[in-house]
Amino acid sequence: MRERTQGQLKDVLAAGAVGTMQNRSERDTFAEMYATRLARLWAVERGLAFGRLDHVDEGRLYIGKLGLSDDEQERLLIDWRAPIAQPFYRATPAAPMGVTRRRHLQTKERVVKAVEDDLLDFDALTDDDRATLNGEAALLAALDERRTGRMRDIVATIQSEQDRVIRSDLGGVLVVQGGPGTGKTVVALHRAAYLLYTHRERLERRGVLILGPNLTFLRYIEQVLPSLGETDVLLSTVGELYPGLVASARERSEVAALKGDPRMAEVLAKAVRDRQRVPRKPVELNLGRYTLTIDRNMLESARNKATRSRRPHNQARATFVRSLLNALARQVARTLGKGLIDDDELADLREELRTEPVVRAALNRLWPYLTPQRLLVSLYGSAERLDYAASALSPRERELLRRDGVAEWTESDVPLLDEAAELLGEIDEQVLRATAMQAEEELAAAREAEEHEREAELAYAREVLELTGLSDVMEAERLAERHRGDGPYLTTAERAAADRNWAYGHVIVDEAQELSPMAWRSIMRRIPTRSMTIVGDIAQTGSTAGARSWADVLDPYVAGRWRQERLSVNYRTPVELMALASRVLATIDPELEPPTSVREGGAEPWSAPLAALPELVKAEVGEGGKVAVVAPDAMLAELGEAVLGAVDGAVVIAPGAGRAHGAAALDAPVAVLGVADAKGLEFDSVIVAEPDLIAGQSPRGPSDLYVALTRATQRLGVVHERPLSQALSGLPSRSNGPANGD
Ligand SMILES: Nc1ncnc2c1ncn2[C@@H]1O[C@H](COP(=O)(O)OP(=O)(O)OP(=O)(O)O)[C@@H](O)[C@H]1O
Repeated sequence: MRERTQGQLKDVLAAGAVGTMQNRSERDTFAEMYATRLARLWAVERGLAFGRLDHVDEGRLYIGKLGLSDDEQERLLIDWRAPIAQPFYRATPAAPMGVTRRRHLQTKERVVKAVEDDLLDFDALTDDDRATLNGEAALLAALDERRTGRMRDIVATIQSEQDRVIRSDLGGVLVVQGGPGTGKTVVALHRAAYLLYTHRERLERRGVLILGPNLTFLRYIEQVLPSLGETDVLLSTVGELYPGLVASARERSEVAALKGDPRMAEVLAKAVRDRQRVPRKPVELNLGRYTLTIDRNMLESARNKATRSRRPHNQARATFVRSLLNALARQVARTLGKGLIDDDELADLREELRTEPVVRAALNRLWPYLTPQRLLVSLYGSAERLDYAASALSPRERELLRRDGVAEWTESDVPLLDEAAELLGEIDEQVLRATAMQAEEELAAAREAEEHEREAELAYAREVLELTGLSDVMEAERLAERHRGDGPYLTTAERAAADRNWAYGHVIVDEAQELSPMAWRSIMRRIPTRSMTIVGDIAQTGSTAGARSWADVLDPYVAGRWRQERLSVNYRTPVELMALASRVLATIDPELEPPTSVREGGAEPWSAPLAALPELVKAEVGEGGKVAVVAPDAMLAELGEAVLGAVDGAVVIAPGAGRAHGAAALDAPVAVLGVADAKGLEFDSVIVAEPDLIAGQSPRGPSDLYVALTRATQRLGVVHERPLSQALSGLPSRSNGPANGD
């Protein structure tokens, strides 16, 4: 099939770019279709076929990563997402769903390494069948595998409770609540693949967005969907949601919490109104031949008309300008002794005034074009502006927002930029261009005439240039070119990523407990149909602005109209490690129930002095697999250095690291990282440094510690100098060498 598809692709491309527009666009569509098919056929290599169902009615069915038929339309392989494959995941001896036997095939490359059978209907089996049964646990084999630093698909071993989540209906909001290691992330990714298969046309057109907590995490999961043959899904963090920006910097938790507070929506709305405020004194415009006056009445009337248009600030500006220019034109007519003038004359005068630099500068002061970036920079940068816009916040809170200049945008700024973009509206591209050209001329003229106190004009011209100098405009231009068909093909995911107003077909939010109310507002804007999968664990909320309950998060948007599934089995952490983590969970809330681990027989967790860390890391690396040191933020640099000195190839993830850096950390034998970056990841062996400092580093610290303690698949230890809290006391001590003689 690969060869055939490759041939078809070659033929289409060889036809060349000739003919009418329509011919060309057909050719492109075919080329795209063959290229996608080819990519899919290559992507499913690992574990192509992994199951067999002996079905009472359908006979023998092979289940695989995609569906295949031979030339006679004989089914060879059934896509795992097809309804007929469902018993592979759901059938039980109590409800066999027409299946007598389910067989798991474990393969390495193209060799079958093991088969394992689940007997579902003993009576229906022949003697021969009974003799060939073999009951190895494919699941346990998969769970025991060493970690590679990248998440893998679990298509061969999806469990029944997970399958229910994966195949849940497309519509509405589905919340998947589950403790650490219950497969929330991996299930969410399989759900994306399932939904794309089942609702291909709709979702390919609108796209699927998956939001993760940080760039390292996205790197960790990015292989899963391609390995299932699905490539056109957009993976993003909230920090990347605003086109043209990648904000990964973090800030102090109290500032982040405030910026995520829903009261910020009103602060921004007021910050915009502040820029439409009528000055107390009349504005004099010296036009040489005569002087015009903009008085309060004129301004208020123009402003009211603009506000009544109910359009966003930048678009309402046209109404404001027109109304003010009309009033000025009438004033000119009066000044020239003309009395009443007709509409044509009014229009002429208006257009004449519009080109006057003095008038333009005044208009811009009274109702400036604003970009979201500009609005925020000027708000953070001025105590006066904050006093006005943030009057509902306390003086201390206003002080938290104060910042001179913005060196880089943080994750918590992004929802605010998005909110501001909503309030401000787009600036028409043509207007921007025209204004930029004029501004350039004016800047030149103003520079020459600087001595004539034309500061206002100069400032205006600078502002406009700054405004139009934004790369977004270029982006838009490039995008438009591609749409015209003379650029390379743009996938749905790429188009969606570049368009702030894109409405997705489905949105999946992972580690959803971390998001602030302001972040939820941004996300909800992108999914007006509310077709969403929200995945998380309230007990793991580390962010101060994060969720305390799913109802708090969702009721403002879909009160009473969301459904919840729970995942209760922990596939990551062995019983011995989970017992320790559960003691910490009880300190967060004794009511919270830890998930049940499927594996036992792991090493007992241990404790050791902090000073032994470098030696212990070395010993753990010797044991094999991926090792992580999870440290309090304040000690990251210091402990990172100690570990770097001890082990070759160790990597320290600084908070807010970019995607490339995250990848390096995942590939390294040892990663030293803070809890925020360890979210959602897993390692064979984890050493948690100064657990009590982690628990004390923020109001949600105990949840952070719980997260840190549940990252290991095999081995766990803590190193400390400070005394351990009750929950962690009594751990056997380990000085050096392998744990427990393991
Ligand atoms: N059915 C399964 N078959 C094989 N492996 C599985 C299965 N379910 C989960 N796993 C594995 O268990 C581990 C934990 O899964 P995952 O990271 O999705 O959990 P999570 O609920 O998102 O955890 P956390 O809340 O801690 O981030 C992963 O290695 C995943 O591949």
